[in-house]
Amino acid sequence: MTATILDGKATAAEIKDELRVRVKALSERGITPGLGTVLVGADPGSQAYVNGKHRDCAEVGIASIRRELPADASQTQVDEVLAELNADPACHGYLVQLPLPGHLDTQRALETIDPDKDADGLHPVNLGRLVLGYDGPLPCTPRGIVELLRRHDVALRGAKVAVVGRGNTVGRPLGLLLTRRTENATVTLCHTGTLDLAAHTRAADIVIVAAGVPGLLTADMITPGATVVDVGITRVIGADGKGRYTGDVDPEVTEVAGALVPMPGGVGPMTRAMLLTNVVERAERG
Ligand SMILES: Nc1nc2c(c(=O)[nH]1)N[C@@H](CN(C=O)c1ccc(C(=O)N[C@@H](CCC(=O)O)C(=O)O)cc1)CN2
Repeated sequence: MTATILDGKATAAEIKDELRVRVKALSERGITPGLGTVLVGADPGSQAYVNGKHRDCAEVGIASIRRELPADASQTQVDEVLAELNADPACHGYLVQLPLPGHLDTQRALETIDPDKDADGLHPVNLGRLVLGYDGPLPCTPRGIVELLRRHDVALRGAKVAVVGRGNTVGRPLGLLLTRRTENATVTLCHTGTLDLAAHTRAADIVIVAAGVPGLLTADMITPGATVVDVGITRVIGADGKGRYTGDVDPEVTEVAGALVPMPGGVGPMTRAMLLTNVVERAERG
């Protein structure tokens, strides 16, 4: 068996087409959605991700609001930029690009974001809303995974899902999303303390790996025909001495899985599309 590839890049492009229509409808009401980004320092990876987000904005007609601070910026300078974006009516949602330089307090920065302008959906208030089943911006990666599976007719209702990784950005909120009444999956949340990980992944119809451990999920750890989602993205140095990104799923899984969300080209583009969706939804709410 060779797994069907669930193409996140193509699906994200479809979503961007749909967003373009919604942004046009907003512009007819005199509203231009705006996404803000706060980048502290000059890390080339972070710069590239922020540039990508603003390219995405330009593609769908969302206005870009860029704030950049030097690597030695103080917490007060960061607070001032966040306060300015919280107060700016042209900014419907924004994010602080992570990681922040080590001398800054990430938790304080994230908690300073107005929860209703939290484009990443990672503010504690919004994670709390997710726990309680209230409306609010959803975390982009978990939302992107659920949306990708839905658009590719992968049934969640009644499915046994093993999520590997309990991080606050993916694993933990994903477990909450998948167990909502609208999804109704049965989730086993696995982590570094899980005994016999393979027993859990083998019992699952869908395995979602967000552990940040290259090649963690091997072919013998899944049931034939299972759907596998690779969320891992770890920078490694290859035998040629060049850096590259690798996922959490061993390439041989393709021979056993029924469907695979690959890395690259799977969850990453969907995460970016969900960021835009959170901003457009916020602008639509007024
Ligand atoms: N405030 C945030 N900071 C960070 C986030 C985030 O969601 N919010 N995530 C990462 C970086 N990131 C976005 O910021 C990001 C990482 C990877 C991708 C992506 O599309 N990856 C490609 C593969 C790698 C590549 O080609 O560069 C893929 O999966 O196809 C998008 C966004 C940390 N910081």
